[in-house]
Parts: sequence; structure tokens; C-alpha cells
Amino acid sequence: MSYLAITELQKYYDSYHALRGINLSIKEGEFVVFVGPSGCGKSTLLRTIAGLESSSSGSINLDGRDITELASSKRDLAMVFQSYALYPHMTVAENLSFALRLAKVPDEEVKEKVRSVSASLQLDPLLERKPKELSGGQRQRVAIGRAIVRQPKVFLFDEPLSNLDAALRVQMRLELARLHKKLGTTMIYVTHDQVEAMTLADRVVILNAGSIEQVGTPLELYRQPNSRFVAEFIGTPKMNLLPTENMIRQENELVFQLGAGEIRFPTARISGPIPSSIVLGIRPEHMSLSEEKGELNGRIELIEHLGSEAYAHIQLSSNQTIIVKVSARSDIKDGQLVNINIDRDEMILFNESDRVISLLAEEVEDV
Ligand SMILES: Nc1ncnc2c1ncn2[C@@H]1O[C@H](COP(=O)(O)OP(=O)(O)OP(=O)(O)O)[C@@H](O)[C@H]1O
Repeated sequence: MSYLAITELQKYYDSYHALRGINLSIKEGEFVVFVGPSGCGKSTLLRTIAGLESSSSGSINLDGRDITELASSKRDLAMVFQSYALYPHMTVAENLSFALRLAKVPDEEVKEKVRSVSASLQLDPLLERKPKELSGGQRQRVAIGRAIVRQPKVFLFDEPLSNLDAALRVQMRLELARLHKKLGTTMIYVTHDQVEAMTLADRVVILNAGSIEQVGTPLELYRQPNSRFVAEFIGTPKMNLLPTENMIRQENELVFQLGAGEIRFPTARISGPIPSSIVLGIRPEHMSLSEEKGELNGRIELIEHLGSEAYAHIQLSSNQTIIVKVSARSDIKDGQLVNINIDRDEMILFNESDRVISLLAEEVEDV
């Protein structure tokens, strides 16, 4: 059942159409991440849910209540910002208890809640310090703690980790995942970092120019993107995309010519009409280098060693560059000529409008 339901939400900043009819249903306890390139509307959507921006039309329902027109403070949501937004003149303890005291929560209850949050976020040694005496990670922890004490229905995070260094980001990401497990509260998290999105989310919402491009679990988006936009956005290194100028249609096969190489694809697997041009999408791990003749061939430009794995950047004889995952122990060298095999079952095909062409499973011949 939907806990937070967003229906036909539109947002204009004067004449600029920032949200273009958002429909989204979030379940209680879900960790949902909004991700997308800069300016796609992630923060606007989050801030509209929070009530910090008004919507131009559409509705937002939380736990059976229409909150579209409700003041931000009455929505039972807590927001954590990238900038921490702590009160500089207050100690950590005062920052944590401020909202509760404002709400006239009895003293004993305030103390108990602050104690519990402080213990779970390891803030005990810092309680008497002021924000300026804390590191970035500690400040962000206090900001999260301040949201938790209020026991909101939904937590809203706007790029909360982007001011932290790489190591601290990873650590805080784990802490957030643990916190979500422990509290079980619905969380909505905005980031432009797809790794953060993939590792934290139960479901990822990919936004593109004010519209939802696709919603799915991280694996669904990785394995079954429905557009070239999603395919390119999710995955590091990116999916290889090969526009095929020479596509020959034979009786039972499409033959994509790429320089001296070619990829054959059975037409029977394409459901519906065959587009006049096709872009092939292949992830780096779905190709392998081969001693014998492969479907494609090229020259190694560069090997990128990441320790546990390596990526070969290869210039094809068609002049396109692709990335192939290779063994970290591989002894291939820059400049070497290589053959490349492709796992055809893992290939994704895009039509002229950059949408995925739906494919049927490969037919198994009767023996
Ligand atoms: N107050 C405002 N007035 C006018 N235009 C705005 C306002 N706030 C945002 N916009 C515009 O709306 C669009 C969406 O902005 P938003 O901040 O939601 O993007 P975002 O996806 O969060 O981007 P980023 O990752 O860069 O923060 C942008 O083109 C932005 O310029």
C-alpha cells in the first residue's frame, strides 16, 4: 500500500517547468533515492514534498492525509541538508533537543530521546561541543540525529554527504544504511552520485528534465534499463554504446558491421517491427578478450588497473572505443591487437528514439 503518494505533481518557477507531472508511490519503510543529472529537478521534488516549495498543481498524500497545502512544520517530515544547518550558538545536545523543547515535550522525555539518539550515532563525547568544534562528518551526524529525535514519518535527505571526503562518505553511507535498518522509517534521499543511489536504495527514481525516466530496484535499472539515458546513467564504467551505421538485414539475422568485425543478431528475438537504425548496448563485463577470432577486433589503448579488476580501453577497427572488463592478472599490454567476444544474451538494443527494443528470449532448438 502506498504510504507517500505523489500524483500529477507539477512545478513551475515562473515560466520554467521544473517538475512535469510526477507520479510516484512510496511504501512505508522504503529507502527511495532520487538520482539524475544536475538540474533534473531532484531537489525541487524533495523540497516540494517537504513543503519548502509549493507545487503548481497535483497532490501529495502522506499516510492517508492530503498534505499538499500543509505548512512544512505540520507535515511530520524531517529534512537533512547538505549544509547541516545546525544552530551555531547551541551545543550538540541543545541542537538535538531544540525541536522537542519547541514542541513542549516534557523534560524527562527530551533527555531520554537525546540520550538514545546520541548513543546510536556515537555522539556522547561531543554533546557539549558547538558545531564549529566538530568535523564535517560529526556535524552531519548531529544533523541526522536532530532529524531522528523528532521521530518523523519520513526522512528527507538532500545530498547529505556531498561535503564530506571520499572515505567519510563511504563510512556515513554505511551508517545511514544501518540506521535505516534499525529505525525502519521511510527515507527519501537525493543524490547525483549513482554509486550512492545503487548502494543505499530499495528503489531508485531516475529523473530527467523534470520527469521520471524510470523507477526500479538498483538491479532492475542496471539489467533492464528502458532507455539509453538510464543505461548510460547507471553503471561504472558506463555501458558501451555502439551506433551501427552499417546494419544489414539478412533472412534470419541482423548483421551489424563494426569495422572489420561484425555482430550477428537473430531477427526472431526482436518483438515488433525492426527499426531502421539500432544502437547496441553492451556492459564491460559482458565482453571478453579471445585468442581466437572474435566478433570484434581492436587495439588496446590503455589498461585501467583497479586492484581487484581491470578495464581495457580498446579502439575498434571501426574507430569506436569500448571498455572491456578483464582479469586483474591479465598480461595484455597497451598497443596489443585483440579479438573480442560478446555475450549476445546480455546485449541491449536501442531504437532511433533511444528507447529499449523489447527482446524475446533466445529460442532453444528442439533436439
Ligand atoms: N528558486 C528557483 N527559481 C527558478 N528556477 C529554479 C529555482 N530552483 C531551481 N530552479 C531550476 O529548476 C531546475 C531544477 O532544479 P533542482 O535544484 O531541482 O535540480 P537538481 O536536480 O537538484 O540539481 P543539482 O543536482 O544541480 O542540485 C533547474 O534548472 C534550476 O535552475
